[in-house]
Amino acid sequence: MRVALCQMEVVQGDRAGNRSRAEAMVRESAGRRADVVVLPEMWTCGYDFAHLSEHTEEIDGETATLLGRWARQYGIWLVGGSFPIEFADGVSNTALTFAPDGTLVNLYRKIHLIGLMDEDRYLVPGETRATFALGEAGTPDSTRAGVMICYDLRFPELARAHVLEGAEVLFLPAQWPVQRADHWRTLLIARAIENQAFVIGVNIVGRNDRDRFTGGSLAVDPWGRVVTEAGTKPGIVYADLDLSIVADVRQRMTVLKDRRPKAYL
Ligand SMILES: NC(=O)CCC(=O)C(=O)O
Repeated sequence: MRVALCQMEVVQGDRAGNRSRAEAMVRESAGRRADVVVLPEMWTCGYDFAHLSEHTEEIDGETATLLGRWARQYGIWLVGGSFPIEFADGVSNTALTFAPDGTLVNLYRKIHLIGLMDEDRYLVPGETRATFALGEAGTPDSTRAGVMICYDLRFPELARAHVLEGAEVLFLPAQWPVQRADHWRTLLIARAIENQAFVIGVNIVGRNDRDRFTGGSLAVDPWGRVVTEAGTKPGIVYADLDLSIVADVRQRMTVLKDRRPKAYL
């Protein structure tokens, strides 16, 4: 499975520019035969909370429609990063994933909001998560996957919940600032090792009023080895995942089986 990590430049508030940068990356990824294309967190507008209402969309709005169309047009799985979507209880930082026929297969509202970046002042958190099948369910090449968003990475319970539901690949769109870049890399590798899963973190490049972002998108295998790592500039890096490694690692070291949840939950 070839995964394209689209480390795009996100310019705060520049919806048209961000959209054309995302589209160019999706097109290029498909041209390079990616099966799965991953966009970063809040890629439509950045953390432009001062103008949040201008950037907030309906669940079937412009960006959702566009993502579904790109998935269908290019025949790719599209983990469409995240953007602000309005729900009955408020606006959430929301990630949508589409199958190659353009069907929406997963909707995830970011559960953990980062106060350090004011998310909790403007957004409402999600309360649920679910895994989904990458590939047709029931076929031998079907793989379960889960999506988390940025700050969620600091909460190992969420990744573990996905994995206990069968996830072998975890996707993490992000806008993770440079001053905590060492946490980013360490935590992505830790989540991969402890869950014996592939972890794909896709960050942005750019800046906003407060923070600077320097990429470092990373794909890690279930043994904690780096499969691919982006530098500090915008660009796409590709990770060719050998999914059979997941079962091998889990069989060789039976971490998931050896859990003693009654002792610590
Ligand atoms: N956008 C985010 O959730 C940033 C998370 C972050 O910077 C951190 O956890 O540190």
